[in-house]
Amino acid sequence: MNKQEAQQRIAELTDLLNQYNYEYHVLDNPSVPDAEYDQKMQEIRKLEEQFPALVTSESPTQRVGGEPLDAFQKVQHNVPMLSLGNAFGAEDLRDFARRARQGTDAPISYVCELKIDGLAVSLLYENGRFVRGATRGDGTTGEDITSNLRTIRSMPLTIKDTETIEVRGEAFMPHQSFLKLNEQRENNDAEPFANPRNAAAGSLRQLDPKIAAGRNLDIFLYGVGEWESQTLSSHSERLTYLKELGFKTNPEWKKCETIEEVIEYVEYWENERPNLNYEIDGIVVKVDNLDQQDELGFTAKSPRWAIAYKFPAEEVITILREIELS
Ligand SMILES: NC(=O)c1cnc(OC2CCCC2)nc1N
Repeated sequence: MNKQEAQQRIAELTDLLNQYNYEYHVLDNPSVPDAEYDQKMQEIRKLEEQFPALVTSESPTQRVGGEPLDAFQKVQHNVPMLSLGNAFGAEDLRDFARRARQGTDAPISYVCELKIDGLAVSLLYENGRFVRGATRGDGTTGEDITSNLRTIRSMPLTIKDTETIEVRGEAFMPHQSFLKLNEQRENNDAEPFANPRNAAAGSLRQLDPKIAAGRNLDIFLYGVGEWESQTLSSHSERLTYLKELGFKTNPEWKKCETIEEVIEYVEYWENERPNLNYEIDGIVVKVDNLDQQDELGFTAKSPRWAIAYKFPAEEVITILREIELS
C-alpha cells in the first residue's frame, strides 16, 4: 500500500473507530463486538507505524498521550466558571423562585439536572478539534489537564461543529471503577480513596496521562462557556445540541414549568439516588431561558438564575436508614 492509500485507509479507520467508541462509551450500545474494535485499532496502529507522517493528534491511537508532564500550566477562563448557591429544602427552592420572579417579567421555566459529584472541567474545541481541557480551579484560573481529559473515552476528540466552542461538564468516576480502583490500591498497600470525587480529582491531577487513562473516568457535559455564535435561546436547547454534537449528557435532566414540579423532581431523585451507578450530591435547578438568565445576572460569586439543592451526605442517610431498620 502506498502513502496515499494508507492515508485514505487511516481516515476510514478513524471514522469507524470514533463511531464504535461513541456507541460503546456514550450510547452504551455497541454495534460491533470488542474484537472488531480491537482488530481495527491494530490495523490503524500498524499503518501509523509504517507511515509516521500520517499520525494526527485526532487519531484514536493518540487518546492516551506520550510523556508525563513536569507540571500543569495555568489556564485563564475568559468566561468565569461560577460556583452555585445552595438550597437545603423545598422552602429554599420556593424562595429561589420568588427571587427569580422579582428579576424578570416573563413566566419562568426551569431545567433540573442531577448534580454529578465529580470535578468541574472545561473542554475547548477549535475547528472541530479538542484543543484544551482545564479544571475549574478558582473559577477564573484553572489547570491545563488536556492530556488527562483526552483519555476519557466518552469525550469526543473531534466534533462536526467547526466554531470555537467551550463546553463544560463534570468529570467523575463511576461506582464500579471506584470500587475496583480501591481494591487495587488496598492490594498494593496504597491508601484507598475516601470517595469517587476524590478518586476522580486525584486521577485528573496525575502528570502521567497513562495513569489517568487506567482510571476509567467518565464525563457528563452540561453547559457552554465561550461560543462564537450563541444562537440558542434556552439551556434545554443547549443540552440537546451538546448531545447532537456527540457529547455525553446526563439523560435524567428535565424541564419543569413550575417550582412545585422542581420539588417533585428533587424528592423523586432523593429516593432514586442509590440506584445510580455514579455519585450525585444534589440537584441543580436552572432558569431555562437564556435572556432571563442574563436579566437575573449574578451575585458576587454565584448566578441568580441557578441553585444547587443539596442532599444530606450519604453517610448520614445510611445511619438514618440503619436507625429506621433497627
Ligand atoms: N455538578 C453538576 O452536575 C453541575 C454543576 N454545575 C452546573 O451548572 C452550573 C455551572 C455554573 C452555573 C450553573 N450544572 C451541573 N449539572
